[in-house]
Amino acid sequence: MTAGPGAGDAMFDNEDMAANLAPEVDVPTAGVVDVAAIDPALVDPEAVAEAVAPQREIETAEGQALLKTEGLTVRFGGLVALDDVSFEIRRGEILGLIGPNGAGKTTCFNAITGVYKPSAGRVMFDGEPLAKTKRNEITRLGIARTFQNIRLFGEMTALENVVVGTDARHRTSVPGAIFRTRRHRREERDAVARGMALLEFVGIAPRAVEKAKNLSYGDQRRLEIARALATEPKLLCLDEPAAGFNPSEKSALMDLIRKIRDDGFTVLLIEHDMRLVMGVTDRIVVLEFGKKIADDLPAAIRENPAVIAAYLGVPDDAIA
Ligand SMILES: Nc1ncnc2c1ncn2[C@@H]1O[C@H](COP(=O)(O)OP(=O)(O)OP(=O)(O)O)[C@@H](O)[C@H]1O
Repeated sequence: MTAGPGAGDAMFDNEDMAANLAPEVDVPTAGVVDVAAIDPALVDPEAVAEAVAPQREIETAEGQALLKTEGLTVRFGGLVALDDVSFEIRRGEILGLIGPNGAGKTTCFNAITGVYKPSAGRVMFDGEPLAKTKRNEITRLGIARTFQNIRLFGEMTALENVVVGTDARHRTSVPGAIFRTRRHRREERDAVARGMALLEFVGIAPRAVEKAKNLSYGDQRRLEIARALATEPKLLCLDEPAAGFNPSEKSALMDLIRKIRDDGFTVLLIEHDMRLVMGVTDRIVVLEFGKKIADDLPAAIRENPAVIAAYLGVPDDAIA
């Protein structure tokens, strides 16, 4: 565990950080796309924001609960990984979910995104219980996530990776796709235009035609976020998005997460880097040994003795 004093240093070191680093690639690039030549509208941030979140006026009813966990419990055999955890994620906020290693953050994330079925309790999303909802249905309901370990289609271009995400929203039938009906062609055109807007939104549009595997590690993380946003989620869940980032990449990521929230999305963020969590979240839920030990504004979490104690080994002034 390191507690470096430099700006942007992780206070709580992520042990997986090094393992997550993609090797530097040394391959010929596909070149840089002139974004303005593809679509002049993409140079206007407002037009990009409109394309990325067309429903934002409708979806954003700030402050109301979008997702609620009620007594959420997940057991693995005799181990209670998540123990009677209740909290809510309010529309339009960035909620941080933190806790020491093994606290149950990923388990909570997985229960919310349909990977695990709760042993007890439930998850309410947009007023409906998620209990019997399959994973692909969860995407359709409006929950998207990124993973601790990047999962992209490496041989596909950045744009193709994002268009795959928009496919989740397509309504064309299989025969429509086979016979390339007018509706299908229009949907394809729209998906490409929206894909470019999403790449521009996360800051990697000039790399649109590059294979995902040839993008830098930071750009791959941005691409993952763009792909998740392509499903038009009401809730975007980010699982350690800053793992392996240097301080300037972290600061750029904080700007991007705020931009995502400001564009009308609700964000759940699991992140080990306390400086990032404190700097970007609106509210924080803290887990320890599967139980919720705090649920408060970042400034109050910073001072909370139970939270400080949970992170034993980190002096109080390191949290401040
Ligand atoms: N599939 C599983 N089978 C058995 N035990 C599991 C499983 N997944 C997690 N656990 C255990 O549940 C507890 C909570 O783990 P979890 O990964 O949710 O914690 P975390 O807060 O995300 O930790 P980290 O910060 O290290 O990623 C740990 O004791 C872990 O070993």
